[in-house]
Amino acid sequence: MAVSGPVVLVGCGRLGSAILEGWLLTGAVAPADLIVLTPSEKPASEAARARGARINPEPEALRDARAVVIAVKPAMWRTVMPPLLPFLGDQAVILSVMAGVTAPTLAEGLGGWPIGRVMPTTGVSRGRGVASVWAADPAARALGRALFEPMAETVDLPDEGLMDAATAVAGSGAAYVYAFTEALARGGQAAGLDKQTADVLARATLRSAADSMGDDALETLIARIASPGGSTRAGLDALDQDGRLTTALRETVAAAVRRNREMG
Ligand SMILES: NC(=O)C1=CN([C@@H]2O[C@H](COP(=O)(O)OP(=O)(O)OC[C@H]3O[C@@H](n4cnc5c(N)ncnc54)[C@H](OP(=O)(O)O)[C@@H]3O)[C@@H](O)[C@H]2O)C=CC1
Ligand SMILES: O=C(O)[C@@H]1CCC=N1
Repeated sequence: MAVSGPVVLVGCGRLGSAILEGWLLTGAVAPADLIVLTPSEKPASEAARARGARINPEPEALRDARAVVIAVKPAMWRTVMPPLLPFLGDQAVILSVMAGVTAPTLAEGLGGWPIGRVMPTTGVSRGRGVASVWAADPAARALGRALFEPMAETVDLPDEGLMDAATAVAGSGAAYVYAFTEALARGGQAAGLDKQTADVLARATLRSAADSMGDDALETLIARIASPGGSTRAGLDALDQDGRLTTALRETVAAAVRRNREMG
């Protein structure tokens, strides 16, 4: 069921556009309830306008807003949000999808509205994203879930401190998977494949692996492919020789967590 009442999206960049496309695709928000604030028109905002959304209306239109989703860069919210606040009513909930910026920091800059945080992936644009949700206020948490569940596999975080880790794993994770795909292709090239063939094989393999993943244990999935004493086992042993894959990913996530904290 669509969230009732106007929903304001502040920022229509890479993630904001993906969120808007996801809402239009899934009907999580009725187009007539969508208000988008964006300095420049984007394909997603034009598509939303064509379906009945209001793009950059007069600020009085924010008066009945049920939710305000902040999707600007972490360095921008302190200048973007204050001019909007005098127009928000008491019923509004503020949801931030910004990496790193904590709820206490937002509350200090924004005042008394309930605040929630959601960390989505851009896969929401096709209704197949991932989203981590946290809010101290139960109504803000419920609204965060209602807005993102239709287009994302959604997890509730028990405390805000985990948001940086969730961001490092899920918000950033697709980029790591793409980096892995690139490295797999270069491995194929080093073994004799031409670049184009190696790229096609690596990409298609990642797509196929994602499609086949389901909910089985990851060890089970690996065991289905890696016959004892076979070539996959030999490859896996090299991949995690002396725990280097495990170490690399632990350090990858830790570095992203650190950066999220710095940005907040
Ligand atoms: N990209 C991703 O995969 C993810 C991003 N995030 C978070 O999402 C947020 C946005 O990131 P991303 O979409 O990548 O960044 P982008 O730079 O693509 O988008 C930011 C948008 O903010 C807009 N903006 C600037 N000033 C205003 C204003 N006054 N009013 C309304 N909008 C404004 C810009 O508009 P214009 O284009 O017209 O200049 C721009 O499109 C960040 O805080 C990031 O941490 C979280 C998870 C995943
Ligand atoms: O890289 C970033 O800062 C954001 C956070 C998660 C994905 N993109």
